[in-house]
Amino acid sequence: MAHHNLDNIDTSEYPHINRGLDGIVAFSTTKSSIDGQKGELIYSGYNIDVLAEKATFEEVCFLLWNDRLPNKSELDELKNELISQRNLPKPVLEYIKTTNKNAEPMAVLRTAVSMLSDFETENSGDKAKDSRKHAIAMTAQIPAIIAAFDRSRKGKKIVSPLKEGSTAYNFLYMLNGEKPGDAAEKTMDLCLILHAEHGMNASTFTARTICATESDMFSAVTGAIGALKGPLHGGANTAVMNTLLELEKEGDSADAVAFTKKKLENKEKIMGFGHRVYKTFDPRAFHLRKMSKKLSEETGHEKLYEWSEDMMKTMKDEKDIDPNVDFFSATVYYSIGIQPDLFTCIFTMSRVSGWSAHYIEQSENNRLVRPRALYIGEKNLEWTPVEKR
Ligand SMILES: CC(=O)SCCNC(=O)CCNC(=O)[C@H](O)C(C)(C)COP(=O)(O)OP(=O)(O)OC[C@H]1O[C@@H](n2cnc3c(N)ncnc32)[C@H](O)[C@@H]1OP(=O)(O)O
Ligand SMILES: O=C([O-])CC(=O)C(=O)O
Repeated sequence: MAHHNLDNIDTSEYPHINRGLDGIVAFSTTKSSIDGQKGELIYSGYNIDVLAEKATFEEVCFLLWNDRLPNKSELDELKNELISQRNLPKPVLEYIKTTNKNAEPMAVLRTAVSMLSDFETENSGDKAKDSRKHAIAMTAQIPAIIAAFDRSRKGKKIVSPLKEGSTAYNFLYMLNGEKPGDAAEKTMDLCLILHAEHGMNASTFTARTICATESDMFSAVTGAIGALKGPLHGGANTAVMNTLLELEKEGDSADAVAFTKKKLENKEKIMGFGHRVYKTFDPRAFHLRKMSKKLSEETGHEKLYEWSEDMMKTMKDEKDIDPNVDFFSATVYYSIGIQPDLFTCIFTMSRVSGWSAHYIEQSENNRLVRPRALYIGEKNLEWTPVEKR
């Protein structure tokens, strides 16, 4: 709903007008809990700090899809299934190779994920079983799409997926054409864990809304990718990096405090700050900040980290607004050599686990999602023939 003056409009028919559905509960879930005052995030019972320290991304996928941790043989089975699903169908690879090299990676990812459904036609008829199969297929193939497009647009040979290794390890291998070290794999894996699930954010809401029409999981994930792409949501990580690179262009005279204040004076939003639910530090940003500091020092990007800290302090002093997950993830990805326009794709690689978990949950207890819009236009106008308008 646009910001209209409602003084002369009869709203009696609409008892629950709420711009942006702020605070509205539309679903129940066992997937995650967010305490926006405390800055607490829990995935299916486990605090994000515990998962960040102890889990792997594959364990988090199992947790979100089953509401419990896997035992050793269940985890091995899931890892093997993910490995077996990594190869892309030929027409999807052909599309990636032949599409416009200047296309936005998120747009290519959205189209390619949509195409994947054409090759998943052998359904068992058992919705739960098929949903699990589709969740695994997308989680395995999204990294392959991202890596293939990035290499193809740079004129490099597309690298076939490995028949071993974690999602994080295989993605870095397919992207860079060489096997990553332990530290790089761990960094990527931790990023995947931290981005996997986050309640009724805009993209997950989109996925559940699509699911609620009894449409398929590929449609739900395709729609969710479209929602995540926007700069007010997942697209903010790319926007954060562009802001830092804008600052870098100022050379030795760069002053992140003055830069931030000027943007605020001009009523510009500072990307990577603010959140609908968190009114304190995003718990995921604690981990990403630590990683950003370490990696920036190791890779000679100290200045980017220092500027990030300056921006953070300025936002706190001027607006009392804290960073969200997208702020420090930008410098983490940049420091491990990932190009800024791929950042939101990396987010997608992880969040597909949460979207598919919510799809499964919604299909188990479904009701169509259908809110109302307040009509603020005119009614019963006289019809004027076209030649008289
Ligand atoms: C993975 C994720 O999706 S995390 C979010 C990623 N998005 C971003 O980082 C983009 C920047 N942030 C924002 O645009 C917002 O904070 C959002 C979209 C995340 C949340 O939006 P809302 O819940 O609607 O908050 P809203 O826009 O009402 O903000 C409240 C106030 O804080 C201000 N504010 C919020 N975020 C920012 C920001 N990043 N920079 C400057 N001011 C901000 C708003 O201007 C508003 O001020 P006002 O009351 O004086 O008008
Ligand atoms: O919860 C939100 O609105 C946005 C967010 O942080 C996420 O999706 O991870």
